[in-house]
Amino acid sequence: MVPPTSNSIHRSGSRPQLDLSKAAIEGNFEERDPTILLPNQSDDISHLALDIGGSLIKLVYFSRHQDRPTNDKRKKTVKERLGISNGNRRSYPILGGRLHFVKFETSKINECLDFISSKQLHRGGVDSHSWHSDISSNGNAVIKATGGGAYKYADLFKERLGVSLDKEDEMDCLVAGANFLLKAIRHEAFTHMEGQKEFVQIDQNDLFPYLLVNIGSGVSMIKVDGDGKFERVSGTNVGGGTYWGLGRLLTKCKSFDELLELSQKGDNRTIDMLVGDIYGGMDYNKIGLSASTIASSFGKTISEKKELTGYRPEDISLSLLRMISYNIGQISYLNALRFGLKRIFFGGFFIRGHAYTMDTISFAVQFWSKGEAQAMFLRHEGFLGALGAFMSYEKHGLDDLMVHQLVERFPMGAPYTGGKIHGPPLGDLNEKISWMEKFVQKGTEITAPVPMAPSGTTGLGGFEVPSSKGGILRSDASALNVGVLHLVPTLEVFPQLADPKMYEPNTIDLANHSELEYWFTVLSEHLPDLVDKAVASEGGTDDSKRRGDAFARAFSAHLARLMEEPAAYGKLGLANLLELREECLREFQFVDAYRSIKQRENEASLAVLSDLLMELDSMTEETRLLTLIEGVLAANIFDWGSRACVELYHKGTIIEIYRMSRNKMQRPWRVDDFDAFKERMLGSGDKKPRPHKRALLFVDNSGADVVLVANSLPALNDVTAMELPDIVAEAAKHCDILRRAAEAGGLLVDAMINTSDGSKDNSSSVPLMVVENGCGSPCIDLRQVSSELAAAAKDADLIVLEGMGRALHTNFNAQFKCEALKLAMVKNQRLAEKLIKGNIYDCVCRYEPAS
Ligand SMILES: CC(C)(COP(=O)(O)O)[C@@H](O)C(=O)NCCC(=O)O
Ligand SMILES: [Mn+2]
Repeated sequence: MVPPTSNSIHRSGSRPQLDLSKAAIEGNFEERDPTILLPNQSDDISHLALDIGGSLIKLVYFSRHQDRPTNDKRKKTVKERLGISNGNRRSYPILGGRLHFVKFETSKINECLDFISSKQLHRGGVDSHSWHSDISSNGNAVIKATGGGAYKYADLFKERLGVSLDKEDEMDCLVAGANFLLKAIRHEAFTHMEGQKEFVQIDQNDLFPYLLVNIGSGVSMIKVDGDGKFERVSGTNVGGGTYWGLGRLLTKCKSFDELLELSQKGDNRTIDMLVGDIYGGMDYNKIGLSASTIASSFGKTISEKKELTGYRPEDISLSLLRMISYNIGQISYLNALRFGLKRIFFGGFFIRGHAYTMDTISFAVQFWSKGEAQAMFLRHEGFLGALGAFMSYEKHGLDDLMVHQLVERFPMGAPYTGGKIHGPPLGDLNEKISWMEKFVQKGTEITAPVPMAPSGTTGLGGFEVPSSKGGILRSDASALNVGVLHLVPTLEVFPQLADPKMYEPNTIDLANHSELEYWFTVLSEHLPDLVDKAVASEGGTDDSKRRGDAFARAFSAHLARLMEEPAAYGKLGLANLLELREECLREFQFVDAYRSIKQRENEASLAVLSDLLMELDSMTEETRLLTLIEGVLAANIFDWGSRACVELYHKGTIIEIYRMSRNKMQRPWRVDDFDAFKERMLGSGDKKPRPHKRALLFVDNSGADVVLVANSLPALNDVTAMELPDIVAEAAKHCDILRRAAEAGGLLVDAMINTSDGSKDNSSSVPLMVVENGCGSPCIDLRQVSSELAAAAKDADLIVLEGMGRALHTNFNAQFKCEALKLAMVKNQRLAEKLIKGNIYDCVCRYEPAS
């Protein structure tokens, strides 16, 4: 038998996925640790598509998870109870996996071929579940490819890898790639005005029609009406090639990036004729032109007697960039107007996340449309073609993936590499750690992030002098990182959200720089303590110390990157930072940093449970309800994520701290809807309330908190769904009501319970179940929860959110279709002031009837 490996949810990229089918024990069965053969286990089954352009090769490849068989009895019982059998679930052609985006310089095509070969990406088609690369008639594997290089390098691929390239039309691929991204990825599109990036949530059902403007050497303008439905309606021969060609002649630059970099130090007023030059420094108000508007690109040079050498190459580059971007923006707008299109998405190698380019295009669209049309850009813009080629494989089943089934993760290297591969792929954790050690030291000097978009770069009218801080481009010439897309077909939208489209999990938006700075400091200062706990949880071995160190470097690098460019990984809220921290821990294989702390706290709490239950039994209904809520709030003090709390723990045992916290409880709490909740639960006067049908309790920390919906993966000292059945079984020894409920819910299937009456009659009991929520973070984004929780939630009429992470950092403003109770103690002074105008350790008991 193979020991089951925790949960089946595939949210984390760091957990090994095992195919246990046909597993067999090799050698002696009596051995303590016999060797287990997993004949069907393959590391990653990969599928690959390419876009081979003139300067970059873009790769999109997919690695699939095998679904692991589960013999978890709890899960089976819960599934039966909730009616989730395979019958009412969609059958997924894919089982979940990861979509990776990487790029190489075309001039270094050999590195790309080595990468494909070492990862065996070209052999993806030989397994029995093949849905991607076919075997051609001559026996060669076939890989989908687009871009000119698919023709140019076809022989090289055949020679080096023995694969044939199946060429896909570039325009088809661009559109398919754009459609996939816009439908499947939240915050894929953003606007960029005057240095400010803002993500736009596109409604899947209201995407078409739109104008796709692809700026390569030339420019194509494509009206997109649906999947596979598009028409090239216009274009212009003045594009990226024009900028690069003219720029090279005029400045002697050796590369496109060098020319672009030069523009960042330029001042176009020395070259362009501005409205102010004509009107003696004044605006031309009557037709709405500010003095800084360009009246004529390069116009100033006609009236001056200077030769080319008399102008700074920096200024020439900027004028040229402005001229071409502005022209493209204007023609795009005219075409949008022609077909009544409101949205224009820009992509192609010319843009590469360059702030001034995007600002200029946006200004043109905004100016000419008087704000009616919007220019938008795409985070994955460089990968449209490769993604489209990938989408052209039949039967992969990715076409109808939904936003909530994709989770984007930014692995360790993301802060430095931005999707670009440096050197050979990393084979194992050890190489990863060495890379981290080496790269962080070198990386800061080689590819330290340079801010691309200091706010207000372009100023009013979009044509002021850029005031760039950074004179150099990032090494990958892109301010945006693309992560690894985790495909988790089992994730669903929480069905009790009143309006999923309006739902925003984060209460604190870190786009605000002072917020970001504050939380950056909190998380950085907490790091040494977290590393200590993580290392101790793995026995304090040398290996764990090395991993701990690499984790700290990786997480600090992410924080530093996000400080410079808060939008680098998409829209950033506090919940994303807290989750990133847990993901980083998992990446360095810290399975559960607070394991022993949780155990200790659970034991201490269970030891006093009998007394507490007796006390509760002796109370009136009303006092009991109040005591229960007080208990939940007071117990929220068990929080190893809060600096203030961790300091408290030096001063006493957890039970002492809990008692102190209980004794200090004084109503009214800072937010206190208890009376309304009491009336709902107990009624008033003779009016008996309608009993709830199902309550979902989103439990938080280990210790004395009550239980039900719990994390799938560990995060800080939060209890997980795996741990709960044992805790419930232990608690059930002290309480018949709990025991009967747990039995009815199938929770005690394996547990040895000392029952007082031995009765098996639980027909009258309300079942108590444990479901996992699908996350591994102290916060919860209810747009992406486990299918198990989604099924349980359909019949729920009360949800109780416990703790700061789930009830304050996220979901404080969330509206539900059913009743909601949000309970937390605020263990951070700044948050208390901001959110409830109170103080640290104040409590929140917010009751909201169904909306
Ligand atoms: C990580 C947490 C959200 C966990 O709180 P919980 O949900 O357990 O109540 C919280 O500890 C937190 O916001 N900590 C950082 C703030 C601080 O140290 O003050
Ligand atoms: Mn917690």
